Amino acid sequence: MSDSRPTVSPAAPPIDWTAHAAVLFDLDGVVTPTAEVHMRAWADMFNHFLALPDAPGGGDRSPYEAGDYFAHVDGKPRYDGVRDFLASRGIELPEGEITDSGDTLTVHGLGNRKDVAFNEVLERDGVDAYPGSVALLDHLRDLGTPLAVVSSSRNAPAVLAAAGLSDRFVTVVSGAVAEELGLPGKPAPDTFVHAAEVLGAPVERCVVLEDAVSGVRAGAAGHFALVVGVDRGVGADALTEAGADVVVADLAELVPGDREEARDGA
Ligand SMILES: O=P(O)(O)OC[C@H]1O[C@@H](O)[C@H](O)[C@@H](O)[C@@H]1O
Repeated sequence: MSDSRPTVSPAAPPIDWTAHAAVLFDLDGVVTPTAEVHMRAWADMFNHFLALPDAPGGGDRSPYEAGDYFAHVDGKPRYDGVRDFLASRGIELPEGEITDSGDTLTVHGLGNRKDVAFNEVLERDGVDAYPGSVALLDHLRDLGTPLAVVSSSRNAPAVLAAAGLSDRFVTVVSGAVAEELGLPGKPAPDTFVHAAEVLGAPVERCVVLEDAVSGVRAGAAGHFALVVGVDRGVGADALTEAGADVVVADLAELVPGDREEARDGA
């Protein structure tokens, strides 16, 4: 994907990473550009469903838009995203079974249809991490800071492997891990708190990096040292209102060397 150096804003606030015990990364939209793949897969699936003649459930069947993703789906576990979007339209569908096929008009069936679409793109296109995120991962590796991925996605391990970054993280708290442990998903803070425990770091010494309103809310609710909002389209105001202490457009803004080089080049 990218060729060039990451975008750097010398105006971004400096973070003294040595002052923090651990860093907890959301994945889609923070480390990898896969939030866009999720977004497109959700839009295709919901618009297919909303346009079906005689579909059950009633409610408002007008087309699904990007605003619906950010407001109801972004950052949440798969079936919570389906439920919350349907509820926003007043559409009622049965839960169904986790094994429902994508042609079954249930909460699980719709979620599974979207998952098939997501994995088709993942297999076809692969994943290249954001260069600015890799730069920050490199910096933190040099410092020896323990890192975790905390993602609502059940596909998190596959996305990390596709990006060649599995070995950078001590632990990956994915949607599947959260379910196994009975942890509520974002915006609840529990998955982030669990990751901090695994890393042996008190929450007040951990940094959370998130691009979704639901994820920033989770970080704010967990009383972490710092919640960094990464604005990939949600908007800086929405991230700040959700509880972000600082908002950046790219993680390169948080890498000391890149900040200096950006200033030198200015
Ligand atoms: O369906 P999956 O892969 O388990 O992902 C669940 C959610 O994971 C989050 O990381 C994404 O921001 C959401 O867009 C996605 O819906």
